[in-house]
Amino acid sequence: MIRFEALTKRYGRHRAVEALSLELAAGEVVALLGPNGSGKTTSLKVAAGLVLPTSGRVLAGEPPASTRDPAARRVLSFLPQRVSFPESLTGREVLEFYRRLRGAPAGAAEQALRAASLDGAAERAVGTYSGGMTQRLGLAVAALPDARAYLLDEPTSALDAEGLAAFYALVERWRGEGRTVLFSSHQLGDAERLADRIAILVDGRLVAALGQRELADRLAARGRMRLRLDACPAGLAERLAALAPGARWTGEELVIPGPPALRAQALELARAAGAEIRSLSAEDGRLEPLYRELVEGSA
Ligand SMILES: Nc1ncnc2c1ncn2[C@@H]1O[C@H](COP(=O)(O)OP(=O)(O)OP(=O)(O)O)[C@@H](O)[C@H]1O
Repeated sequence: MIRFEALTKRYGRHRAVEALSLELAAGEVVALLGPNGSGKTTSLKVAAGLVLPTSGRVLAGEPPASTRDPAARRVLSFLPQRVSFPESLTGREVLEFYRRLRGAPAGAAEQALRAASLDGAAERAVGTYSGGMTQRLGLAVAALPDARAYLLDEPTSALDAEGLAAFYALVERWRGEGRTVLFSSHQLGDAERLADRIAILVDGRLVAALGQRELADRLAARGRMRLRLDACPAGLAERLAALAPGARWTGEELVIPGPPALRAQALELARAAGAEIRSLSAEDGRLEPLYRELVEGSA
């Protein structure tokens, strides 16, 4: 549905994006992650046809056409990182203006207001909106067109819990309807909650693109099991460390790092050693340390 083909964007001698190749299928939700200045906004703006690439291209639609072509842009909807609207207009008036501009049907503004959970504030002047409400309005505007792909630049940065829930529900609906979503975020929770795939940019380069399966495997491998014991039988910690490097006895519990597949063997060793297991817990690794490692490992 969207294809980045060796996209490079330079500002003077500075390379904002370098040879980015990434393909998003219909109905796929991809989170674009990366530190400040890593090229997320630039990539989204080129995809939206707002910034010209230095080389390479971004294609969208069926049949695929360059997003420099207005026909291709008609299948896209873009939410900029910062939105601002005329302060004296009400939320409904802003939406009505954009509805006509995008040629969306009459009921679309109402539906978008509800989807962004903004219907209670529709008659208020936009100048009285909080930052989060303005972001919800931006999201409502982006949700207006019947687009095949939504490009959203940090859609959740100012949202509270209710706004976040509305955004998650909107993306789930789009996914269910076979629409493609590419969003940038600094909130790893958004990626964990929504993304079929995460793509990480560092200094303009794509350093990782992990699908859900691969991500789940990587996170599971970083998991750990904890066995609470009254006492650790002699030699057990060493035998466990041979099975699962890093396994250790804290004085209260055995901590056994590694993927779930290892846990049955570890339990067997503990039982064979005569350990009295008081309680057992297991957890998967978190995205945050994996993300940091991928970002730092690429430096
Ligand atoms: N119009 C511009 N002129 C010159 N340099 C620019 C311009 N726009 C972006 N850059 C530079 O390109 C690089 C990538 O910027 P970009 O805004 O794409 O990053 P980002 O990943 O979206 O960052 P953030 O997370 O802070 O929003 C940065 O070094 C930035 O300073």
